[in-house]
Amino acid sequence: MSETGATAILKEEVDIVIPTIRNLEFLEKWRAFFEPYHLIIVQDGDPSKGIKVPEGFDYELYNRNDINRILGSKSHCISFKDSACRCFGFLLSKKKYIFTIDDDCFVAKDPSGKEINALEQHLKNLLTPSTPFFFNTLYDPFREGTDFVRGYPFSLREGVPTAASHGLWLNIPDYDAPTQLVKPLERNTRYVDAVMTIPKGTLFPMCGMNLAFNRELIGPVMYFGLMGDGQPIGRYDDMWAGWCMKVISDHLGFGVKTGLPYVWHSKASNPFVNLKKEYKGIYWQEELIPFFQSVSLPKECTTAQKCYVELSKQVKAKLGKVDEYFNKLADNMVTWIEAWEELNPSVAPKSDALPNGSAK
Ligand SMILES: O=c1ccn([C@@H]2O[C@H](COP(=O)(O)OP(=O)(O)O[C@H]3O[C@@H](CO)[C@H](O)[C@H]3O)[C@@H](O)[C@H]2O)c(=O)[nH]1
Ligand SMILES: [Mn+2]
Repeated sequence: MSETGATAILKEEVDIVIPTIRNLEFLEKWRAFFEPYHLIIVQDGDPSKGIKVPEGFDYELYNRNDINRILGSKSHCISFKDSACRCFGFLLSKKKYIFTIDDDCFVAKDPSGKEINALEQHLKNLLTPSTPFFFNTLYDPFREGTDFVRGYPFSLREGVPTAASHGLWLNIPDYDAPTQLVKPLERNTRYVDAVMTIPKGTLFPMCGMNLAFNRELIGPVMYFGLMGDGQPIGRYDDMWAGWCMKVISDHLGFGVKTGLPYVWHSKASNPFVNLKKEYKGIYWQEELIPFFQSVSLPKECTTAQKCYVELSKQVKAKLGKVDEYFNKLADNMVTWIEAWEELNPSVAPKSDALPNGSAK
């Protein structure tokens, strides 16, 4: 129980992964909710720049030198100068659940003025089943004060395991650059008290700034791709991961939820810089979406790793002609799985507790 009385559910089973190229002062605002949990901080950009972690947090901090040291010849699969670097924290974690949050996301308040414990809501979403096969019009039937509605098949009411919980943002919405340019002053003030399962066979634009997932179910597919420095595209890290994750979750019979919790997203990144990063993604995605909609995985693909390697083959075969980049991305998807299996052998020995702050 933290000072404010917030209960820290599953605190031994959760890692909070934070990518940062700025600073970690935002943690002060989250102290009541995050202090009992372990943080994995992925410092992007210049590794010689010191990053100060506020006192009292239990954390590991990794910079580019650590990524190169730990992954060696595989380190090229982790992006540099893009929030995609966060997936290095997913790779290193040994916990069942991951919550990843950006350093410009703060505690939001619900309409009653109560501070929202985003991590607690994500864990509730992940601990309760999803309903991808039949839409419940009263939203998530497993939440307090609601249920399955009349006409909902009883044979489907058990639901399926929830692989991911996609939270939303008040204040600065996650708009693409063209929308940001057209609507520079638009702020999201609409708090919608709903959690819903994204139906099977439906893709969605996954934003990485307020996201949680079950690492044991789909950790191996949460690769945020090749973005940022040296790459022709940026700000499509979470989108790529979300499309891969959704088609594989559909195949494996897992669910994905979106809606609560909200965070308060405080910084609007520069739309002109964003346009430069995104523009290839904006037209490539008109080919990527039909590709993901047509993905079919063989029944032999019974694990996230097998699905992901099979998907990388289909990326190479079908998207390589869109641009050479996708051949490189497909190869790095395989490198990521090799790194995953190297760092997460099937029976991972319990690692001894590390002194606070040291990289492994
Ligand atoms: O080169 C970089 C840039 C940023 N980071 C860290 O990543 C997150 C997100 O950065 P930022 O808040 O500037 O990005 P947004 O435009 O608000 O959001 C984008 O980031 C992704 C969502 O997380 C998605 O692509 C867009 O929604 C912060 O923690 C930065 O410190 C970085 O590590 N390296
Ligand atoms: Mn941001």
